Amino acid sequence: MVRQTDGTGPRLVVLDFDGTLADSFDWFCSVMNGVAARYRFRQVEAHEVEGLRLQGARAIVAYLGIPRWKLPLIARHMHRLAARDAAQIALFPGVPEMLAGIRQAGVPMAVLSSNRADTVRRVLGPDNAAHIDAYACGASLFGKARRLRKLLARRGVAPAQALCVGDEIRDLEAARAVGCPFGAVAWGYTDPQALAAQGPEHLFSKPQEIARLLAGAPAHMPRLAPGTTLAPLPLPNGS
Ligand SMILES: O=C(O)COP(=O)(O)O
Repeated sequence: MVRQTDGTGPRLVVLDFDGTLADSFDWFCSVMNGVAARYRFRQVEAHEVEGLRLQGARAIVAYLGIPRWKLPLIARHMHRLAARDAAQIALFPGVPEMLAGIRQAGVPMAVLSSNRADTVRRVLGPDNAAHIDAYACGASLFGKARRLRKLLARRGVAPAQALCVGDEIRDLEAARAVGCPFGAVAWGYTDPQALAAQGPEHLFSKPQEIARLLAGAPAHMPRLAPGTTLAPLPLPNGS
Protein backbone atom coordinates (compact mmCIF):
# COMPACT_ATOMS: atom_id res chain seq x y z
CA MET A 1 0.00 0.00 0.00
CA VAL A 2 1.38 3.34 -0.96
CA ARG A 3 0.18 5.43 1.99
CA GLN A 4 2.97 5.71 4.51
CA THR A 5 2.61 4.40 8.04
CA ASP A 6 2.44 7.99 9.36
CA GLY A 7 -0.68 8.50 7.27
CA THR A 8 0.96 10.68 4.62
CA GLY A 9 0.80 9.69 0.98
CA PRO A 10 3.58 9.76 -1.62
CA ARG A 11 5.57 12.98 -2.01
CA LEU A 12 6.08 12.56 -5.75
CA VAL A 13 4.30 10.67 -8.51
CA VAL A 14 6.62 9.67 -11.34
CA LEU A 15 4.65 9.04 -14.51
CA ASP A 16 5.83 7.22 -17.60
CA PHE A 17 4.65 8.82 -20.83
CA ASP A 18 4.09 6.47 -23.81
CA GLY A 19 1.46 3.88 -22.92
CA THR A 20 0.72 5.52 -19.55
CA LEU A 21 -0.30 9.10 -20.40
CA ALA A 22 -0.10 8.96 -24.21
CA ASP A 23 -2.09 6.53 -26.31
CA SER A 24 0.76 6.02 -28.77
CA PHE A 25 0.72 2.27 -29.37
CA ASP A 26 -1.13 2.41 -32.71
CA TRP A 27 1.21 5.14 -33.88
CA PHE A 28 4.19 3.06 -32.69
CA CYS A 29 2.95 0.06 -34.69
CA SER A 30 2.35 2.26 -37.75
CA VAL A 31 6.01 3.35 -37.94
CA MET A 32 7.73 0.23 -36.57
CA ASN A 33 8.17 -1.77 -39.77
CA GLY A 34 9.53 1.24 -41.65
CA VAL A 35 12.10 1.66 -38.89
CA ALA A 36 12.85 -2.08 -39.08
CA ALA A 37 13.54 -1.81 -42.81
CA ARG A 38 15.80 1.21 -42.29
CA TYR A 39 17.81 -0.33 -39.42
CA ARG A 40 17.64 -3.91 -40.72
CA PHE A 41 15.86 -5.73 -37.95
CA ARG A 42 12.95 -8.13 -38.04
CA GLN A 43 9.60 -6.72 -39.16
CA VAL A 44 6.57 -7.61 -37.05
CA GLU A 45 3.41 -9.11 -38.52
CA ALA A 46 0.00 -8.29 -37.04
CA HIS A 47 -0.41 -11.79 -35.58
CA GLU A 48 2.83 -11.41 -33.57
CA VAL A 49 1.77 -8.23 -31.76
CA GLU A 50 -0.27 -9.75 -28.91
CA GLY A 51 2.57 -12.18 -28.09
CA LEU A 52 5.07 -9.34 -27.98
CA ARG A 53 2.86 -7.40 -25.57
CA LEU A 54 3.43 -10.22 -23.06
CA GLN A 55 7.18 -9.59 -23.11
CA GLY A 56 9.55 -7.12 -21.58
CA ALA A 57 11.66 -4.82 -23.76
CA ARG A 58 14.77 -7.02 -23.40
CA ALA A 59 12.97 -10.05 -24.82
CA ILE A 60 11.43 -7.94 -27.61
CA VAL A 61 14.80 -6.48 -28.60
CA ALA A 62 16.25 -10.03 -28.73
CA TYR A 63 13.27 -11.32 -30.76
CA LEU A 64 13.65 -8.51 -33.27
CA GLY A 65 17.37 -9.30 -33.60
CA ILE A 66 18.51 -5.80 -32.65
CA PRO A 67 22.12 -5.61 -31.45
CA ARG A 68 22.63 -3.45 -28.36
CA TRP A 69 24.79 -0.93 -30.24
CA LYS A 70 21.94 -0.09 -32.61
CA LEU A 71 19.45 0.72 -29.83
CA PRO A 72 20.40 4.39 -29.32
CA LEU A 73 20.29 5.02 -33.09
CA ILE A 74 16.90 3.38 -33.44
CA ALA A 75 15.54 5.19 -30.37
CA ARG A 76 16.75 8.55 -31.67
CA HIS A 77 15.11 7.94 -35.02
CA MET A 78 11.84 6.80 -33.39
CA HIS A 79 11.80 9.89 -31.20
CA ARG A 80 12.34 12.10 -34.24
CA LEU A 81 9.34 10.44 -35.87
CA ALA A 82 7.31 10.92 -32.67
CA ALA A 83 8.18 14.62 -32.68
CA ARG A 84 7.12 14.84 -36.35
CA ASP A 85 3.83 13.06 -35.60
CA ALA A 86 3.09 14.53 -32.15
CA ALA A 87 -0.14 16.10 -33.41
CA GLN A 88 -1.50 12.60 -34.18
CA ILE A 89 -0.82 11.28 -30.67
CA ALA A 90 -3.48 11.84 -28.01
CA LEU A 91 -3.63 11.32 -24.28
CA PHE A 92 -5.71 8.42 -23.01
CA PRO A 93 -9.25 9.38 -22.02
CA GLY A 94 -9.31 10.32 -18.35
CA VAL A 95 -5.66 11.39 -18.20
CA PRO A 96 -6.33 15.17 -18.03
CA GLU A 97 -8.81 14.58 -15.18
CA MET A 98 -6.31 12.28 -13.46
CA LEU A 99 -3.56 14.93 -13.62
CA ALA A 100 -5.95 17.56 -12.29
CA GLY A 101 -7.03 15.19 -9.50
CA ILE A 102 -3.45 14.43 -8.44
CA ARG A 103 -2.71 18.17 -8.51
CA GLN A 104 -5.74 18.79 -6.34
CA ALA A 105 -4.52 16.14 -3.91
CA GLY A 106 -1.37 18.24 -3.60
CA VAL A 107 1.08 15.61 -4.83
CA PRO A 108 3.80 16.88 -7.18
CA MET A 109 4.21 15.04 -10.48
CA ALA A 110 7.17 14.24 -12.73
CA VAL A 111 7.30 12.60 -16.16
CA LEU A 112 10.06 10.01 -16.63
CA SER A 113 10.27 9.01 -20.28
CA SER A 114 12.55 7.73 -22.99
CA ASN A 115 10.73 10.12 -25.29
CA ARG A 116 11.82 13.72 -25.85
CA ALA A 117 10.66 16.45 -23.47
CA ASP A 118 9.45 18.65 -26.36
CA THR A 119 7.24 15.82 -27.68
CA VAL A 120 5.92 15.07 -24.20
CA ARG A 121 4.98 18.72 -23.66
CA ARG A 122 3.32 19.02 -27.05
CA VAL A 123 1.20 15.90 -26.60
CA LEU A 124 0.25 16.98 -23.06
CA GLY A 125 -0.71 20.46 -24.24
CA PRO A 126 -0.21 23.57 -22.11
CA ASP A 127 -3.03 22.94 -19.63
CA ASN A 128 -1.88 19.43 -18.73
CA ALA A 129 1.81 20.30 -18.88
CA ALA A 130 1.16 22.99 -16.28
CA HIS A 131 0.48 20.22 -13.73
CA ILE A 132 3.89 18.61 -14.21
CA ASP A 133 6.58 19.80 -11.82
CA ALA A 134 9.58 18.03 -13.37
CA TYR A 135 10.56 16.29 -16.58
CA ALA A 136 13.19 13.55 -16.75
CA CYS A 137 13.03 12.76 -20.45
CA GLY A 138 15.34 11.25 -23.05
CA ALA A 139 16.28 8.28 -20.85
CA SER A 140 17.82 5.42 -22.80
CA LEU A 141 15.67 2.31 -23.20
CA PHE A 142 17.25 0.65 -20.15
CA GLY A 143 18.47 3.83 -18.47
CA LYS A 144 15.39 4.84 -16.52
CA ALA A 145 16.70 3.74 -13.10
CA ARG A 146 19.61 6.18 -13.31
CA ARG A 147 17.33 9.04 -14.39
CA LEU A 148 14.88 8.17 -11.61
CA ARG A 149 17.61 8.15 -8.96
CA LYS A 150 18.78 11.60 -10.13
CA LEU A 151 15.25 12.97 -10.22
CA LEU A 152 14.56 11.84 -6.64
CA ALA A 153 17.88 13.21 -5.41
CA ARG A 154 17.22 16.55 -7.10
CA ARG A 155 13.81 16.81 -5.46
CA GLY A 156 14.94 15.45 -2.08
CA VAL A 157 12.40 12.61 -2.14
CA ALA A 158 13.29 9.20 -0.68
CA PRO A 159 12.49 6.29 -3.05
CA ALA A 160 9.92 4.84 -0.66
CA GLN A 161 8.09 8.21 -0.66
CA ALA A 162 7.59 8.23 -4.42
CA LEU A 163 5.14 6.28 -6.53
CA CYS A 164 6.23 5.28 -10.04
CA VAL A 165 3.49 4.57 -12.55
CA GLY A 166 4.14 2.85 -15.87
CA ASP A 167 3.01 0.36 -18.49
CA GLU A 168 6.14 -1.64 -19.21
CA ILE A 169 8.23 -4.20 -17.37
CA ARG A 170 11.30 -1.95 -17.85
CA ASP A 171 9.43 0.79 -15.94
CA LEU A 172 8.77 -1.63 -13.09
CA GLU A 173 12.40 -2.80 -13.14
CA ALA A 174 13.66 0.79 -12.93
CA ALA A 175 11.38 1.49 -9.94
CA ARG A 176 12.53 -1.72 -8.24
CA ALA A 177 16.19 -0.96 -8.84
CA VAL A 178 15.75 2.37 -7.07
CA GLY A 179 13.40 1.11 -4.34
CA CYS A 180 10.19 2.92 -5.38
CA PRO A 181 6.74 1.39 -5.13
CA PHE A 182 5.31 0.77 -8.60
CA GLY A 183 1.79 1.02 -9.98
CA ALA A 184 1.24 -0.76 -13.29
CA VAL A 185 -1.39 0.55 -15.69
CA ALA A 186 -3.57 -1.91 -17.57
CA TRP A 187 -4.10 0.28 -20.67
CA GLY A 188 -0.57 0.53 -22.10
CA TYR A 189 1.84 -1.32 -24.37
CA THR A 190 2.39 -4.33 -22.10
CA ASP A 191 -0.31 -6.90 -21.41
CA PRO A 192 -1.74 -6.34 -17.90
CA GLN A 193 -1.34 -10.01 -16.97
CA ALA A 194 2.35 -9.88 -17.80
CA LEU A 195 2.66 -6.79 -15.59
CA ALA A 196 0.62 -8.38 -12.80
CA ALA A 197 2.95 -11.39 -12.88
CA GLN A 198 5.82 -9.09 -11.85
CA GLY A 199 4.03 -8.26 -8.58
CA PRO A 200 3.60 -4.47 -8.81
CA GLU A 201 2.36 -2.75 -5.65
CA HIS A 202 -0.71 -1.54 -7.58
CA LEU A 203 -2.46 -2.43 -10.81
CA PHE A 204 -4.64 0.39 -12.09
CA SER A 205 -7.39 -0.30 -14.58
CA LYS A 206 -8.42 3.36 -15.11
CA PRO A 207 -6.54 6.66 -14.78
CA GLN A 208 -9.03 7.91 -12.17
CA GLU A 209 -7.96 5.10 -9.81
CA ILE A 210 -4.53 6.71 -9.55
CA ALA A 211 -5.99 10.10 -8.60
CA ARG A 212 -8.33 8.45 -6.10
CA LEU A 213 -5.51 6.57 -4.43
CA LEU A 214 -3.47 9.76 -4.12
CA ALA A 215 -6.43 11.72 -2.80
CA GLY A 216 -6.48 9.20 0.04
CA ALA A 217 -9.98 8.07 -0.85
CA PRO A 218 -11.05 4.89 0.88
CA ALA A 219 -9.59 1.87 -0.88
CA HIS A 220 -11.27 1.67 -4.25
CA MET A 221 -11.13 -2.09 -4.17
CA PRO A 222 -12.74 -3.97 -1.30
CA ARG A 223 -10.31 -5.77 0.97
CA LEU A 224 -10.26 -9.40 -0.02
CA ALA A 225 -11.08 -12.06 2.53
CA PRO A 226 -8.20 -14.52 3.00
CA GLY A 227 -8.33 -17.26 0.41
CA THR A 228 -10.37 -15.25 -2.11
CA THR A 229 -9.29 -15.91 -5.68
CA LEU A 230 -9.31 -13.15 -8.24
CA ALA A 231 -10.89 -13.53 -11.65
CA PRO A 232 -8.27 -13.43 -14.43
CA LEU A 233 -7.57 -9.98 -15.79
CA PRO A 234 -9.07 -9.24 -19.19
CA LEU A 235 -6.67 -9.56 -22.07
CA PRO A 236 -6.34 -6.52 -24.37
CA ASN A 237 -8.10 -8.38 -27.19
CA GLY A 238 -11.08 -8.92 -24.91
CA SER A 239 -10.71 -12.72 -24.74
O1 LIG B 1 9.40 6.74 -26.56
C1 LIG B 1 9.81 5.71 -26.00
O2 LIG B 1 10.86 5.13 -26.31
C2 LIG B 1 9.02 5.18 -24.84
O3 LIG B 1 8.70 6.26 -24.03
P1 LIG B 1 8.28 6.01 -22.50
O4 LIG B 1 9.55 5.85 -21.74
O5 LIG B 1 7.54 7.26 -22.14
O6 LIG B 1 7.40 4.80 -22.44
